[in-house]
Amino acid sequence: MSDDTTTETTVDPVKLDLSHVEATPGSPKPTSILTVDNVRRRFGGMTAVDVDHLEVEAKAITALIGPNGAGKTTFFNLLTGFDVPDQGSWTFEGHSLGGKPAAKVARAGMVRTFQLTKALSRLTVMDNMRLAARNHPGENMFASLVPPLWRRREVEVTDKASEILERFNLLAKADDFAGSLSGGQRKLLEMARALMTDPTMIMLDEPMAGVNPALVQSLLGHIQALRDEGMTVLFVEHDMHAVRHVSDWVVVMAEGRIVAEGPPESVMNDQAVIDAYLGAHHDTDLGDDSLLDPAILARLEEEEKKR
Ligand SMILES: Nc1ncnc2c1ncn2[C@@H]1O[C@H](COP(=O)(O)OP(=O)(O)OP(=O)(O)O)[C@@H](O)[C@H]1O
Repeated sequence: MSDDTTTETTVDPVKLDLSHVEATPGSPKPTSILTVDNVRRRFGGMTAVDVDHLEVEAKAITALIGPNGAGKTTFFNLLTGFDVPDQGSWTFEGHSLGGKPAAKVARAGMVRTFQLTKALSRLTVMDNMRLAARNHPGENMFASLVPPLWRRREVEVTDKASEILERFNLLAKADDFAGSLSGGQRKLLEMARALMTDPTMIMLDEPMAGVNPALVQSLLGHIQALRDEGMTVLFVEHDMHAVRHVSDWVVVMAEGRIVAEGPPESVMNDQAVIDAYLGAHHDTDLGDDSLLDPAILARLEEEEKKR
């Protein structure tokens, strides 16, 4: 047997050591790449996001968790320019991005993934990648008007897309419709699309949702590889196993506020976190890797009986 045989192995994650960072909501980070202040978003009479202060450590994997309706997606939308806050400011790499439109945020290097829409599902995998390159800082008006320049640019984009697709084991699917991909492959494509714009920070919206458990390990490996290459990762996730396995730091939201922060091992046992999930337990899939110990589960059952 040749020694270049590749086998799928489960590698224990190497975490960044953030144990010296204070585990309290809004705690200062040694190298904050994203700093958020006083961000509020109300819908009618309801405050969906109410974040006093948050710092996200550069070149680390930060998970944003919280029960359904905690405000995670709204917060993501605000930070990436897809929604506008009632108040608040934030800086990314020292530049103010508060209230800036999505394209500008992406050009600054903060890029979020998107679930494949119906329209994107009808395009091929390669066309999805090409489309994602549109926001690239290299895309300028002048080049797009001069045929030799745009032809050269097109070759560059295709080469880059092929390279990224290969990395995510999707190159063989380049000409397939994106809609024909499996749940896990779609998630890989979402990540691959985001990489077309060379982000400094990648924001993943539920990267494990709908992914076959067999592919979860591989997806986690890709997320870790991005961090290891120096990218900052912020992701929203409900899968507690994935959060525990891959994150260097966990931020917990409940009712729009940040209620806890810390390394995954300790934050999962934080009373504020357990209470936050208990408050909304009816929708929370806690799975085998539950946040809850038997005593809390018993309490939950009691609550359920009283309903
Ligand atoms: N466009 C909107 N109009 C009115 N209410 C909204 C809107 N978007 C979000 N909300 C409300 O804001 C609150 C926060 O929602 P959000 O989707 O941000 O929570 P979440 O933490 O991402 O939840 P989930 O984990 O279920 O996705 C919810 O009560 C939601 O109903």
